[in-house]
Amino acid sequence: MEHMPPLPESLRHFVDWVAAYGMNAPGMVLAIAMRVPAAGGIKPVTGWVRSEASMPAGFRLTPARQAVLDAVSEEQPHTVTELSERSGASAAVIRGLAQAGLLEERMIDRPSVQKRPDPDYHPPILSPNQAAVAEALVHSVQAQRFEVTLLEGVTGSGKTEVYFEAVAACLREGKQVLVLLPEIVLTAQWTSRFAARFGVEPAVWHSELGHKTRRETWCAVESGQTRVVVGARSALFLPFTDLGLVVVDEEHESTYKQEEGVLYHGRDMAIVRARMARAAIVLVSATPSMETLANVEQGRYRHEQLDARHGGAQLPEISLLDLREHGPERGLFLSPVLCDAIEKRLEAGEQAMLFLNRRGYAPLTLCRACGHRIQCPNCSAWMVEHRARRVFACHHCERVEPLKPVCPECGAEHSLVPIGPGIERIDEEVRARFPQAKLLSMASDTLTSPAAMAEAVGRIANNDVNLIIGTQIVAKGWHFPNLTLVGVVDSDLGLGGGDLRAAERTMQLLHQVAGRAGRGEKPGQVMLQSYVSDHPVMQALQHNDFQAFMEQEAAQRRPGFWPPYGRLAAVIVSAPKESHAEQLARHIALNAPEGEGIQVLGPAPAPLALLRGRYRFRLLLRTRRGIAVQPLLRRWLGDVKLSKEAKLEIDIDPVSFM
Ligand SMILES: Nc1ncnc2c1ncn2[C@@H]1O[C@H](COP(=O)(O)OP(=O)(O)OP(=O)(O)O)[C@@H](O)[C@H]1O
Ligand SMILES: [Zn+2]
Repeated sequence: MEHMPPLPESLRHFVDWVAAYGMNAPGMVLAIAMRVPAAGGIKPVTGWVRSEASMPAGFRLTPARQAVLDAVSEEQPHTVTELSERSGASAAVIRGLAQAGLLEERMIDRPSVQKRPDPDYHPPILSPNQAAVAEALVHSVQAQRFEVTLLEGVTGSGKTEVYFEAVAACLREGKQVLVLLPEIVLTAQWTSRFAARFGVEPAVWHSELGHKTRRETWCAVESGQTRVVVGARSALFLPFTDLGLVVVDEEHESTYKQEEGVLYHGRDMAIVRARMARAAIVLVSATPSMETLANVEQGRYRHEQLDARHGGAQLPEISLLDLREHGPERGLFLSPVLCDAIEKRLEAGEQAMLFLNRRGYAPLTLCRACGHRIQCPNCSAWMVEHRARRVFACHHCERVEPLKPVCPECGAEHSLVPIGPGIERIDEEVRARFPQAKLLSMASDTLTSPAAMAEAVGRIANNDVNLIIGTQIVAKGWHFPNLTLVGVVDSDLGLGGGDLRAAERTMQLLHQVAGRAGRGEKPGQVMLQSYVSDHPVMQALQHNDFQAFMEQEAAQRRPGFWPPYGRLAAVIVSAPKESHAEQLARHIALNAPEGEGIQVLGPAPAPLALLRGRYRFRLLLRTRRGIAVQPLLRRWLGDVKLSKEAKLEIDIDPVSFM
């Protein structure tokens, strides 16, 4: 049988906690932590050393046994095969010695996995503000206890550089570091920055890794050999034994929430993980979440701030382009004002970027003859035309259909027209308008691997491209010194649908994308195309007044006990038949918990009323902050009888309200 090491106790506690908090099945959470050892077995990485036990009474020291004891080391573990080669004894003899307690099993360090990062390899010269903040973080690490710090700093202020000092401090303490990033495609740029600072690459952890790498990394973390891991949220389930620091970069990102299978919020669970390990944790953002700001306000988190861009770079100038006044020509999406600005940048040898958070060519296809809209039969969503791939695709399930020559409803020819733009359509417009530009399109469905992303980033850094078109992937922490203009094609896109955090999220995303402009010596400019330029989000962006905006948001959420001033749990009921789902939801609502500070909203059809062939109804439990929702939910839903087809999902602290 293959040997499998027990999970470290701290990891087992963490698994239990994630299961209990999120009301997830414990087995499913455990499966995340066990996926690697269970799948591959890890026999090759354990070996044997001489134990401290003395010879048991009556144990006969045969020459073969003696040979093994001579061959075995007290420190460096050897596998059975190796020992057998060195001593000439059989595997049975070696096992006999192990059974007698004379050999002890140990993990074998794999020097190939990771050389140790050197905290003194190439430290930066910090500005006084950076140095003061770095020192505070270093103290927090040296205190060797649980403490949360929000590291807030404008885009390009050197937050990464500064938290690297906390990483260095943790390395000097001889402890392990975990850094979480919101998207795996960001790891390539991050690891090379890390290597420049610490002399070696860190270990990387995400779902795209090959099996062998996963296994080696898992073992190297468990044995303590690996000091620094950078990865996606699932890295929280690695078997760290001596964690001293956790960093959550871009802590406000909603991608930290896992929305399928085991539901958990990577940032929140990182805090739990750090608390269990008595480790310091740093949450990093230019636009912190309302949740984190509330914790700062209540004195639970420390707050450190970097208030200027590094090296004298200025924050970009942000202007609103009101499309009611400066609208594009019919059938186009870029205002002439924006086009002129792009032209100037290209002529000056600088780079410009267009941002539109929508994949594909057009989000809706309409028949001009009968008004039919091409819709997904499994979801309440339109099919999105992807012209390059020549398909309609549903962005909510896997369904793809070939493009249609005639309207599927009325049979009219040449009557289907695309409505609205996706980035492929902007790409087309830009090609026609700027035929001389060196274009690069970046979307999460075309750049899927960190390697592909690294290649694209390299082309931008080398100035092989001068006009970049991208979805939210381009908004992230990139540093392109020659990029001086950012144009947002549709700033209003995220405000529709109106969920709790629509305004907050739009603000964060647009601030982040704006922050890509003017990071080098040349000043940057940002143009936001909008039909609602007087909206508070647009005003806050234009005046760079994030704080006032968040205070306003807080004032709106506080009285109704909306998060973070109250708590939410969503209950989603679904079934293949609409009437079944609805009946069940109504039945559940009858027994809804009541009491001071407790309220249940719904049931109502979900905004995505049909998803993957299932009809969905939502209920929302809202409570005051001090009330634990899990016991309420357990009492409420514990004995609901579900038919085979019906499903009930619980989403604690929901991020998506779809
Ligand atoms: N003290 C320093 N010495 C040298 N270079 C620095 C220093 N501080 C920052 N930089 C450089 O300035 C650039 C911006 O820094 P960094 O990426 O750390 O900022 P950030 O605050 O994380 O930005 P964002 O929030 O936009 O991702 C990087 O190229 C970084 O190497
Ligand atoms: Zn679908």
